[in-house]
Amino acid sequence: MKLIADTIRHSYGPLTVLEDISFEVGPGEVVAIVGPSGCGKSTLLRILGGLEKPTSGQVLVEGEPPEGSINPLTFVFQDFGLLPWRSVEGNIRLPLEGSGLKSSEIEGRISNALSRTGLSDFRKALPKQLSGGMKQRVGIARALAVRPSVMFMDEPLSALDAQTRELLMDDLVTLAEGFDGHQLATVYVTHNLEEATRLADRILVLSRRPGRIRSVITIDRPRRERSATDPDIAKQTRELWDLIRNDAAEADRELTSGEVS
Ligand SMILES: Nc1ncnc2c1ncn2[C@@H]1O[C@H](COP(=O)(O)OP(=O)(O)OP(=O)(O)O)[C@@H](O)[C@H]1O
Repeated sequence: MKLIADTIRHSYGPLTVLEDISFEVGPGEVVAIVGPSGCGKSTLLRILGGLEKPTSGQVLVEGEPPEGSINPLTFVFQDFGLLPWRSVEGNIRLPLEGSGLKSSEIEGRISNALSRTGLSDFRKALPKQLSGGMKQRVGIARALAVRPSVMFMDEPLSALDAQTRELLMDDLVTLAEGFDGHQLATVYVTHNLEEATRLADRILVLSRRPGRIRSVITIDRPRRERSATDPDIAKQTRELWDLIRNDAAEADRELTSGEVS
Protein backbone atom coordinates (compact mmCIF):
# COMPACT_ATOMS: atom_id res chain seq x y z
CA MET A 1 0.00 0.00 0.00
CA LYS A 2 1.07 3.54 -0.66
CA LEU A 3 0.37 6.26 1.90
CA ILE A 4 -0.22 9.77 0.63
CA ALA A 5 -0.25 12.88 2.79
CA ASP A 6 -2.10 15.61 0.92
CA THR A 7 -1.67 19.24 2.09
CA ILE A 8 -2.09 18.48 5.77
CA ARG A 9 -2.54 21.35 8.14
CA HIS A 10 -3.22 21.01 11.84
CA SER A 11 -3.98 23.38 14.71
CA TYR A 12 -4.67 22.91 18.39
CA GLY A 13 -6.95 25.88 19.05
CA PRO A 14 -4.96 28.98 18.10
CA LEU A 15 -1.68 27.02 17.88
CA THR A 16 -0.88 25.98 14.32
CA VAL A 17 1.38 22.94 14.49
CA LEU A 18 1.62 21.70 10.89
CA GLU A 19 1.29 23.53 7.61
CA ASP A 20 1.07 22.28 4.01
CA ILE A 21 2.54 18.79 4.46
CA SER A 22 2.45 16.63 1.33
CA PHE A 23 4.50 13.53 0.59
CA GLU A 24 4.17 9.85 -0.30
CA VAL A 25 5.67 6.65 0.99
CA GLY A 26 5.35 3.38 -0.91
CA PRO A 27 6.11 -0.31 -0.31
CA GLY A 28 9.74 -0.96 0.55
CA GLU A 29 10.41 2.71 1.28
CA VAL A 30 11.44 4.37 4.53
CA VAL A 31 10.67 8.07 4.95
CA ALA A 32 12.24 9.70 8.00
CA ILE A 33 10.84 12.87 9.55
CA VAL A 34 13.26 15.10 11.43
CA GLY A 35 13.01 18.62 12.79
CA PRO A 36 13.36 20.69 15.94
CA SER A 37 11.52 19.87 19.16
CA GLY A 38 7.85 20.74 19.06
CA CYS A 39 7.67 21.14 15.27
CA GLY A 40 4.84 18.61 15.04
CA LYS A 41 6.57 15.32 14.13
CA SER A 42 4.57 13.13 16.51
CA THR A 43 1.36 14.96 15.65
CA LEU A 44 2.01 14.27 11.97
CA LEU A 45 2.59 10.58 12.69
CA ARG A 46 -0.67 10.34 14.64
CA ILE A 47 -2.53 12.04 11.79
CA LEU A 48 -0.95 9.72 9.20
CA GLY A 49 -1.92 6.69 11.27
CA GLY A 50 -5.50 7.88 11.70
CA LEU A 51 -5.25 8.52 15.46
CA GLU A 52 -5.98 12.20 14.95
CA LYS A 53 -7.91 14.08 12.29
CA PRO A 54 -6.10 16.95 10.55
CA THR A 55 -7.67 20.40 10.62
CA SER A 56 -7.47 20.34 6.82
CA GLY A 57 -5.96 18.15 4.13
CA GLN A 58 -6.22 14.39 3.95
CA VAL A 59 -4.38 11.12 4.27
CA LEU A 60 -4.99 8.65 1.45
CA VAL A 61 -3.98 5.03 0.97
CA GLU A 62 -3.66 3.34 -2.41
CA GLY A 63 -3.57 -0.38 -3.00
CA GLU A 64 -4.63 -3.38 -0.99
CA PRO A 65 -3.28 -4.48 2.40
CA PRO A 66 -1.58 -7.90 2.52
CA GLU A 67 -3.85 -10.91 2.85
CA GLY A 68 -4.81 -11.47 6.47
CA SER A 69 -3.84 -7.96 7.57
CA ILE A 70 -5.62 -7.07 10.79
CA ASN A 71 -4.34 -3.58 10.96
CA PRO A 72 -2.81 -2.13 7.77
CA LEU A 73 -1.48 0.94 9.65
CA THR A 74 0.54 0.00 12.72
CA PHE A 75 2.63 1.86 15.31
CA VAL A 76 5.88 1.11 17.15
CA PHE A 77 6.48 3.44 20.11
CA GLN A 78 9.50 4.80 21.94
CA ASP A 79 8.40 3.41 25.31
CA PHE A 80 7.62 -0.05 23.82
CA GLY A 81 4.00 -0.03 25.08
CA LEU A 82 4.15 -3.55 26.55
CA LEU A 83 1.75 -4.91 29.15
CA PRO A 84 4.03 -5.82 32.09
CA TRP A 85 1.87 -8.73 33.29
CA ARG A 86 1.85 -10.45 29.92
CA SER A 87 4.67 -12.64 28.63
CA VAL A 88 6.46 -11.86 25.38
CA GLU A 89 4.09 -14.10 23.42
CA GLY A 90 1.11 -12.73 25.37
CA ASN A 91 2.05 -9.21 24.27
CA ILE A 92 2.39 -10.28 20.65
CA ARG A 93 -0.94 -12.11 20.86
CA LEU A 94 -2.76 -9.01 22.14
CA PRO A 95 -3.67 -7.39 18.79
CA LEU A 96 -4.60 -10.81 17.36
CA GLU A 97 -7.18 -11.53 20.03
CA GLY A 98 -10.71 -10.92 18.85
CA SER A 99 -9.47 -10.67 15.27
CA GLY A 100 -11.44 -13.72 14.13
CA LEU A 101 -8.26 -15.55 13.10
CA LYS A 102 -8.16 -19.29 13.79
CA SER A 103 -6.04 -20.18 16.82
CA SER A 104 -3.62 -22.18 14.64
CA GLU A 105 -3.11 -19.07 12.49
CA ILE A 106 -2.57 -16.94 15.59
CA GLU A 107 0.03 -19.36 16.98
CA GLY A 108 1.74 -19.47 13.57
CA ARG A 109 1.92 -15.70 13.39
CA ILE A 110 3.32 -15.45 16.91
CA SER A 111 6.04 -18.01 16.17
CA ASN A 112 6.88 -16.28 12.91
CA ALA A 113 7.13 -12.83 14.58
CA LEU A 114 9.25 -14.30 17.40
CA SER A 115 11.71 -15.93 15.04
CA ARG A 116 11.92 -12.86 12.80
CA THR A 117 12.91 -10.71 15.78
CA GLY A 118 15.22 -13.28 17.43
CA LEU A 119 12.91 -13.76 20.41
CA SER A 120 11.98 -17.43 20.08
CA ASP A 121 13.89 -18.39 23.25
CA PHE A 122 12.15 -15.65 25.23
CA ARG A 123 8.51 -16.33 24.44
CA LYS A 124 7.58 -17.06 28.07
CA ALA A 125 9.61 -14.19 29.58
CA LEU A 126 7.96 -11.17 31.18
CA PRO A 127 8.94 -7.67 29.99
CA LYS A 128 10.75 -6.93 33.30
CA GLN A 129 13.12 -9.82 32.51
CA LEU A 130 14.15 -8.26 29.20
CA SER A 131 16.70 -5.60 28.24
CA GLY A 132 15.46 -2.41 26.55
CA GLY A 133 16.52 -3.70 23.14
CA MET A 134 14.61 -6.95 23.66
CA LYS A 135 11.53 -5.03 24.78
CA GLN A 136 11.58 -3.02 21.58
CA ARG A 137 11.97 -6.23 19.60
CA VAL A 138 8.73 -7.38 21.24
CA GLY A 139 7.13 -4.07 20.17
CA ILE A 140 8.29 -4.72 16.59
CA ALA A 141 7.18 -8.38 16.70
CA ARG A 142 3.73 -7.33 17.92
CA ALA A 143 3.48 -4.85 15.04
CA LEU A 144 4.57 -7.47 12.48
CA ALA A 145 2.04 -10.03 13.71
CA VAL A 146 -0.88 -7.91 12.46
CA ARG A 147 0.63 -7.95 8.91
CA PRO A 148 0.77 -4.22 8.43
CA SER A 149 1.26 -2.35 5.19
CA VAL A 150 2.50 0.84 6.74
CA MET A 151 4.55 0.96 9.90
CA PHE A 152 4.82 4.19 11.92
CA MET A 153 7.80 4.41 14.21
CA ASP A 154 8.01 7.23 16.76
CA GLU A 155 11.57 7.44 18.12
CA PRO A 156 11.75 3.64 18.38
CA LEU A 157 15.41 3.55 19.41
CA SER A 158 15.72 6.64 21.57
CA ALA A 159 15.25 4.83 24.90
CA LEU A 160 18.16 2.49 24.10
CA ASP A 161 21.91 2.71 24.67
CA ALA A 162 24.21 3.24 21.69
CA GLN A 163 25.23 -0.40 21.27
CA THR A 164 21.69 -1.72 21.42
CA ARG A 165 20.58 0.98 19.05
CA GLU A 166 23.21 -0.12 16.55
CA LEU A 167 22.00 -3.73 16.76
CA LEU A 168 18.37 -2.78 16.36
CA MET A 169 19.22 -0.55 13.43
CA ASP A 170 20.47 -3.68 11.65
CA ASP A 171 17.15 -5.34 12.46
CA LEU A 172 15.26 -2.39 11.02
CA VAL A 173 17.32 -2.59 7.82
CA THR A 174 16.28 -6.24 7.50
CA LEU A 175 12.67 -5.36 8.25
CA ALA A 176 12.65 -2.70 5.52
CA GLU A 177 13.58 -5.42 3.01
CA GLY A 178 10.20 -7.05 3.62
CA PHE A 179 8.98 -10.50 4.60
CA ASP A 180 6.67 -13.23 3.34
CA GLY A 181 6.81 -11.64 -0.10
CA HIS A 182 5.47 -8.40 1.30
CA GLN A 183 7.10 -4.98 1.56
CA LEU A 184 6.35 -2.46 4.26
CA ALA A 185 6.16 1.29 3.87
CA THR A 186 7.75 2.92 6.92
CA VAL A 187 7.45 6.42 8.36
CA TYR A 188 10.13 6.98 10.96
CA VAL A 189 10.24 9.96 13.33
CA THR A 190 13.55 10.62 15.02
CA HIS A 191 15.72 13.22 16.70
CA ASN A 192 18.76 11.16 15.83
CA LEU A 193 19.99 12.34 12.46
CA GLU A 194 22.28 9.35 11.99
CA GLU A 195 19.31 7.00 12.31
CA ALA A 196 17.67 9.02 9.54
CA THR A 197 20.66 8.82 7.19
CA ARG A 198 21.22 5.12 7.93
CA LEU A 199 17.64 4.00 7.46
CA ALA A 200 15.73 6.35 5.20
CA ASP A 201 15.31 6.58 1.46
CA ARG A 202 14.06 10.12 1.92
CA ILE A 203 14.35 12.47 4.87
CA LEU A 204 11.74 15.17 5.34
CA VAL A 205 13.24 18.08 7.21
CA LEU A 206 10.55 20.06 8.99
CA SER A 207 10.90 23.71 9.97
CA ARG A 208 10.20 24.77 13.50
CA ARG A 209 6.57 25.14 14.47
CA PRO A 210 4.41 25.32 12.48
CA GLY A 211 6.22 22.41 10.86
CA ARG A 212 6.51 22.74 7.09
CA ILE A 213 8.65 20.58 4.82
CA ARG A 214 11.69 22.75 4.23
CA SER A 215 13.81 20.11 2.45
CA VAL A 216 13.61 16.56 1.25
CA ILE A 217 16.93 14.74 1.26
CA THR A 218 17.31 11.57 -0.77
CA ILE A 219 19.80 8.93 0.32
CA ASP A 220 20.60 6.74 -2.68
CA ARG A 221 23.06 4.28 -1.24
CA PRO A 222 21.52 0.86 -0.53
CA ARG A 223 20.68 0.54 3.18
CA ARG A 224 22.85 -2.56 3.61
CA GLU A 225 25.93 -0.62 2.48
CA ARG A 226 25.49 2.19 5.01
CA SER A 227 27.35 2.07 8.32
CA ALA A 228 28.31 4.27 11.27
CA THR A 229 31.85 4.62 9.87
CA ASP A 230 30.78 5.34 6.31
CA PRO A 231 32.25 8.78 5.41
CA ASP A 232 29.42 9.57 2.96
CA ILE A 233 26.77 8.85 5.56
CA ALA A 234 28.69 10.88 8.16
CA LYS A 235 28.86 13.77 5.67
CA GLN A 236 25.14 13.61 4.95
CA THR A 237 24.40 13.51 8.68
CA ARG A 238 26.52 16.66 9.18
CA GLU A 239 24.78 18.41 6.29
CA LEU A 240 21.43 17.51 7.82
CA TRP A 241 22.49 18.98 11.13
CA ASP A 242 23.69 22.17 9.41
CA LEU A 243 20.25 22.43 7.87
CA ILE A 244 18.33 22.24 11.13
CA ARG A 245 20.85 23.71 13.58
CA ASN A 246 19.44 27.25 13.66
CA ASP A 247 15.84 26.06 13.85
CA ALA A 248 16.73 23.59 16.60
CA ALA A 249 18.48 26.27 18.67
CA GLU A 250 15.57 28.68 18.18
CA ALA A 251 13.01 26.00 19.13
CA ASP A 252 15.05 25.17 22.21
CA ARG A 253 15.10 28.85 23.27
CA GLU A 254 11.34 29.09 22.77
CA LEU A 255 10.67 25.96 24.81
CA THR A 256 13.00 27.13 27.58
CA SER A 257 11.51 30.63 27.77
CA GLY A 258 8.03 29.03 27.79
CA GLU A 259 9.05 26.98 30.80
CA VAL A 260 10.57 29.97 32.61
CA SER A 261 7.69 32.40 31.99
N1 LIG B 1 -3.18 17.23 22.22
C1 LIG B 1 -2.56 18.41 22.15
N2 LIG B 1 -3.17 19.55 22.54
C2 LIG B 1 -2.56 20.74 22.45
N3 LIG B 1 -1.30 20.92 21.99
C3 LIG B 1 -0.63 19.83 21.60
C4 LIG B 1 -1.21 18.52 21.66
N4 LIG B 1 -0.30 17.63 21.19
C5 LIG B 1 0.80 18.34 20.85
N5 LIG B 1 0.60 19.66 21.10
C6 LIG B 1 1.55 20.75 20.83
O1 LIG B 1 1.84 20.69 19.44
C7 LIG B 1 3.21 20.99 19.20
C8 LIG B 1 3.82 19.84 18.43
O2 LIG B 1 3.92 18.69 19.27
P1 LIG B 1 4.56 17.33 18.77
O3 LIG B 1 4.64 16.43 19.94
O4 LIG B 1 3.84 16.86 17.57
O5 LIG B 1 6.01 17.82 18.32
P2 LIG B 1 7.34 16.97 18.08
O6 LIG B 1 8.01 17.59 16.91
O7 LIG B 1 7.01 15.52 17.99
O8 LIG B 1 8.12 17.28 19.41
P3 LIG B 1 9.38 16.55 20.05
O9 LIG B 1 10.45 16.61 19.02
O10 LIG B 1 9.72 17.39 21.24
O11 LIG B 1 8.96 15.16 20.38
C9 LIG B 1 3.84 21.23 20.57
O12 LIG B 1 3.88 22.61 20.79
C10 LIG B 1 2.89 20.54 21.53
O13 LIG B 1 2.91 21.18 22.79
